[in-house]
Amino acid sequence: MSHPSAPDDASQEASARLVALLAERSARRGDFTLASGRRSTLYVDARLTTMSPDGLALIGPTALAAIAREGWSVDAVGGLTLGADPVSYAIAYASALAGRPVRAFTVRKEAKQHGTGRLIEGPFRSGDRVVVVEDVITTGGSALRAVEAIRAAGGTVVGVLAVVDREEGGREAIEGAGLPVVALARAADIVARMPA
Ligand SMILES: O=P(O)(O)OC[C@H]1O[C@H](OP(=O)(O)OP(=O)(O)O)[C@H](O)[C@@H]1O
Ligand SMILES: O=C(O)c1cc(=O)[nH]c(=O)[nH]1
Repeated sequence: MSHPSAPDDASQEASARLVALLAERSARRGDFTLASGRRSTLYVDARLTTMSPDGLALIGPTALAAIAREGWSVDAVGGLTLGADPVSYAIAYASALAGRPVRAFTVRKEAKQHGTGRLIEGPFRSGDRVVVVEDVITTGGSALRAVEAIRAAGGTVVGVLAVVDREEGGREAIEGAGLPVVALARAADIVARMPA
């Protein structure tokens, strides 16, 4: 197994900018029901960051650098729609600019009922080495659902990359399933930067 290298100054600066964007745009206090059915007073609407121009421009290269630091050799990235999608596409775009292309794909929540009938959309290929992408990990259930779909379609999952780890057991669940996890930001750091 490869050992991750330490982030350099540029990566640390990119991470700090990402945390600041997420704190400013995405983090909310209130009463929320989460995908798992859990309740929370914190919600990180990562889409408000991941779908914004500066968010996309920051997340693509930052995630690509994190994948390289982990030593993951990867053909394609993708995860469960919809939160994963802008993150996966930003990584693919950044990879093209960096001259080491990584394809992106989307795992649907249900297979399409017409047309191709696909569960996985985009240029995923059986035999691909894949990093599963998430915008937010809470229980890890959505990431593991994507893992299952990718394996069933002949992919090999090498790890999971999330923009935000809420640090509520999701990392442990995914690692317990035998997969390493890397997160670009932790909920605690985002909360610490939330405007008063
Ligand atoms: O780790 P988990 O407990 O699975 O929770 C995290 C998931 O919850 C959200 O998806 P959600 O299904 O709410 O919505 P989306 O369709 O907007 O991605 C988020 O995008 C993650 O995929
Ligand atoms: O667990 C979730 O559903 C969840 C939590 C969160 O902070 N943000 C989000 O988009 N989903």
